[in-house]
Amino acid sequence: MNCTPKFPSPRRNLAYTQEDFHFCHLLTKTRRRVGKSCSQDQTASQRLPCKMGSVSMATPVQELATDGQDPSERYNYGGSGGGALNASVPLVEIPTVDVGRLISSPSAANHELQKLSLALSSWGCFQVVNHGMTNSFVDRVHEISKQFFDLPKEEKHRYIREPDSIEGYGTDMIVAENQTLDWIDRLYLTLNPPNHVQLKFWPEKPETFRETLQEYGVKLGELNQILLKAMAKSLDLEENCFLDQYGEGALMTARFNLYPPCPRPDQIIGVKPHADASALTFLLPDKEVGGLQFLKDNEWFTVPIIPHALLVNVGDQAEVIMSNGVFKSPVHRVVTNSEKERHSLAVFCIPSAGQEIKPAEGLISETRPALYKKEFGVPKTKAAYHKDPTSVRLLGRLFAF
Ligand SMILES: O=C(O)CCC(=O)C(=O)O
Ligand SMILES: [Fe+2]
Repeated sequence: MNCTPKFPSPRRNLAYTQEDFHFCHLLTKTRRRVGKSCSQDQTASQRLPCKMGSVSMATPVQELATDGQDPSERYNYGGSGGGALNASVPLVEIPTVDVGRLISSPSAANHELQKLSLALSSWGCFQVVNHGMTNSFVDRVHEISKQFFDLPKEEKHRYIREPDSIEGYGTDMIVAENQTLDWIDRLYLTLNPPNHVQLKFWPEKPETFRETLQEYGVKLGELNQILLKAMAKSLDLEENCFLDQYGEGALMTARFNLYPPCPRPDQIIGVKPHADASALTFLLPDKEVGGLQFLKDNEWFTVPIIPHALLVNVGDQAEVIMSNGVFKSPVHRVVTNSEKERHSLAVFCIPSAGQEIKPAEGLISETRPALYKKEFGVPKTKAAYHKDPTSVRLLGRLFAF
């Protein structure tokens, strides 16, 4: 079977290349990451290549977990001031949006729009149900992730990330010598635009991997359109005003995340606190194992699992530029546990790199001027967006794509 992704061709060339995008991403991470020196306390098998300025990778966490060795100090996130990472964190119901209702009669839609508007301006995230994908299809997406990470290591290593790239199979990227590492292995792939798809990183096993991921990308593209229109309507704006900012050649990237059981969940983190740099992120969390937490009013909350639901969160592009600060791009993290591995799949939707993104007209007035300057679609640090770089609200955040 020919599984080459068949995406529509972009109508014009991108002003920025994927490499520019990656470079910007790496700079962001390099500036933001803090932690301990890599020379501390490593056994030979855990010795980590540390190449400042280029991307390097460590031994996959899955292999460390199987070896049963005590993880090196480079994974120790303890002492971050927040107490034991596995201390109890309250569960909180974040708003749930029913997409079927959102696109049905105006009265049913209005109710959902109100929920959506509240979710976007308070939590910056919401659970999406009735999203048009069957449970069995969502299960297939879960399965390809699990089946890929369950492959023998030699097979997975065929897709290993290359130096200076973020695409492929690997660990938390090493971009700074003193970086504390996340307890995570990843497979990172570009889904769109078609001329940026690097099929050599798309696993051939399991056999259903490529076609399932491709289909998932198409479905998320449709959902992204529905939600962007609804987000505009929830603010009484013209329904295409956000969608139009994506432009031709919008970027969609997928990150399969594996968090193996962790021997020190009180001190080792799955993903450090960060905000996504995308416009919107579609997360398919594990159906059984929790760990995702959101920060609200300086307190961490655990997200409950709703099997087969997607969790959508606003990224910095949608907060700082498109919505002029009305939508919130939430800080979130993933904690580990010692018993069970956890899987998730994050898909990041990012306006075309050549597209100028700016606040919707209707969100700017004399009393509420544009908070941020216009930018092109390449995601940057929040500081880079700000009109006055000295007054960044959230300096010290980490960013992820
Ligand atoms: O694994 C999760 O639930 C969240 C992952 C995440 O935040 C990310 O990949 O940006
Ligand atoms: Fe994230």
